[in-house]
Amino acid sequence: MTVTAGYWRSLAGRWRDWSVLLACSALEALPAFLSGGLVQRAVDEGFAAGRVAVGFAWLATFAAAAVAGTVGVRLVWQRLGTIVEPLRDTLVRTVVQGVLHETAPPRGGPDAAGVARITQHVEIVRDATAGLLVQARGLVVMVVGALAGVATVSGPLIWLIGPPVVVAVGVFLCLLPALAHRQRGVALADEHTATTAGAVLAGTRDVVACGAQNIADATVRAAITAQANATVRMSNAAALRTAVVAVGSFLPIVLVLAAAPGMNTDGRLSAGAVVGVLVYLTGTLQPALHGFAATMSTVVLRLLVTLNRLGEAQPPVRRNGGAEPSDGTITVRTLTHRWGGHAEPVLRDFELQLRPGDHLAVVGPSGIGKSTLAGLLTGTVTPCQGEVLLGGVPINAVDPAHRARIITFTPQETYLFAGSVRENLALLAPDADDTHLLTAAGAVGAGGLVERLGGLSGALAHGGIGLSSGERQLLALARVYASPARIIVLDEATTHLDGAAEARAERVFAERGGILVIIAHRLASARRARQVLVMDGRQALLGEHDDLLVRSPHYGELMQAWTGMPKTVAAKREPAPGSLL
Ligand SMILES: Nc1ncnc2c1ncn2[C@@H]1O[C@H](COP(=O)(O)OP(=O)(O)OP(=O)(O)O)[C@@H](O)[C@H]1O
Repeated sequence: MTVTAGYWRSLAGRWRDWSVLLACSALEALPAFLSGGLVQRAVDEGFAAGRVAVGFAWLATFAAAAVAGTVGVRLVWQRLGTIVEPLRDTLVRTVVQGVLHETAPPRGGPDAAGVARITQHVEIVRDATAGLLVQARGLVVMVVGALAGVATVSGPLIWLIGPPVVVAVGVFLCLLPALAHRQRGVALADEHTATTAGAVLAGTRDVVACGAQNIADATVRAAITAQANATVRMSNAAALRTAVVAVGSFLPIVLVLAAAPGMNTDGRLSAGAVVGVLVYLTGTLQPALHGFAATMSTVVLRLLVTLNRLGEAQPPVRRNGGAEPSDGTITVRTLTHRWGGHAEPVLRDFELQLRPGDHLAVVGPSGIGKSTLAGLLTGTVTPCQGEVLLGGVPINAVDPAHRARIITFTPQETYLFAGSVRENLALLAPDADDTHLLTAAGAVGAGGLVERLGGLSGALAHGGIGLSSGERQLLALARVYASPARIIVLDEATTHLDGAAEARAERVFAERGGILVIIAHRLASARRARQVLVMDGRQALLGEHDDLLVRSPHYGELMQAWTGMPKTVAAKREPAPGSLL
């Protein structure tokens, strides 16, 4: 059930309460209906006729009607709770059920800010509905009561009062869409500021680590400026609304005062009737019109905009969620990628399939496209043509937060921030306990280093200053090992380790399960891998080490250059077009 449907269903289901509310409203409207008529009698039959006691008697009747009206108001407020409170319960149930049933828990815990925002929206809807029931309903009964009262005092005056009121209300209603648009702009700007400021606050450590203070400052500043502009636009629209309502509510008074002397001369309009009509106009109609304008442009607009926003917030997973991969395989189909329209493709008609348990080393000269391939496999680079599927679905269609739990990509440059060793190691596994983190550190060969740093509570400086490049890489590897990711791409992430340390790290990652892709800077990595992808700019060739020595002249040359061993490749043999699966 959508939020809007739940809203209307909850309101419609309480017809018994509505009937009682209508009866209470009639009592509330009694003073509005009687006011002018009773004042007319007090003047014409009492004070103007020299019968002061009669005049006061009519005014006392008016007072009694006013008291009856307040009883009506009291009863209305009592009925309100029976309609509005179940409404809130229904809305909360609808929204929370939608969120719980359809949202996977986001990385880093529940979206507390989002939940708080939804709760706030529901409160606004409840308050706005209550306000609407009090004001709009009261307004309608007041206007109907006052106009009926005017008709009892002087029928013809309806023709002086009705048209300006109708025109003002009509113009005002025509302005409403623009008002709603601006109100929505204010609500969106409001949320944008909260989201932006919240994200910057939550990411302060990363902002400082990356030296992005100026960018963060400019981002929040831009959001605040946009919010201020939206508020000013809303205020301008509200000012126009006030002008329209002022004309509509004052014009009838002016017309009645202008017409009264002539009607009085004809003997059709007594002094008491004029005073009575003015009581209707100033005591009931004018405040009712102002109330109408205020209600429509604040309460109703707020209600519509908030209901709309609530509908968008439920369920959040539909907007942000994306597709669900069926398994942990990566499939690359007819992929071509070039950086720039006229540039030579880095990859052309490339095909690849990786299944859990696969261990792939990617080799090739510098600048050939190995990191680009890593970006394409992890979904951080979108291919120009072809597709990369994760568990059968396009990798970019997978919710980024979910994707980040499945795939971990580590570049050559290590990211370490000022904080404890624990915080740094748990970056990709926020829920991991100390044992898990220490096991991960030990597995990749960083156990001794962590011990030297003072254990998991030891402090790390920003950027890992004070550690060697190799030590920084060991901590980065421990962080990746501790993560829940089943697909790991290491892009020259072991360049600063010695050969033995690199071999150990690669071995434990291969034994960890899932898919391991190593962008290799030493060809020893290729010898350890189950499969090797050789990139030479023209085509990418996939195979096992021994097989490639025979089939790929380029791979043979790379190996020869690295080991100095004799070239075993049959140079005349042409490799098959494209790459192999
Ligand atoms: N974001 C980018 N925008 C434009 N061109 C890029 C971008 N990233 C890479 N390239 C270009 O694509 C080509 C392949 O670069 P890539 O970094 O993938 O190669 P590589 O094999 O990983 O190199 P290395 O071994 O030196 O890291 C290079 O010519 C590079 O200049």
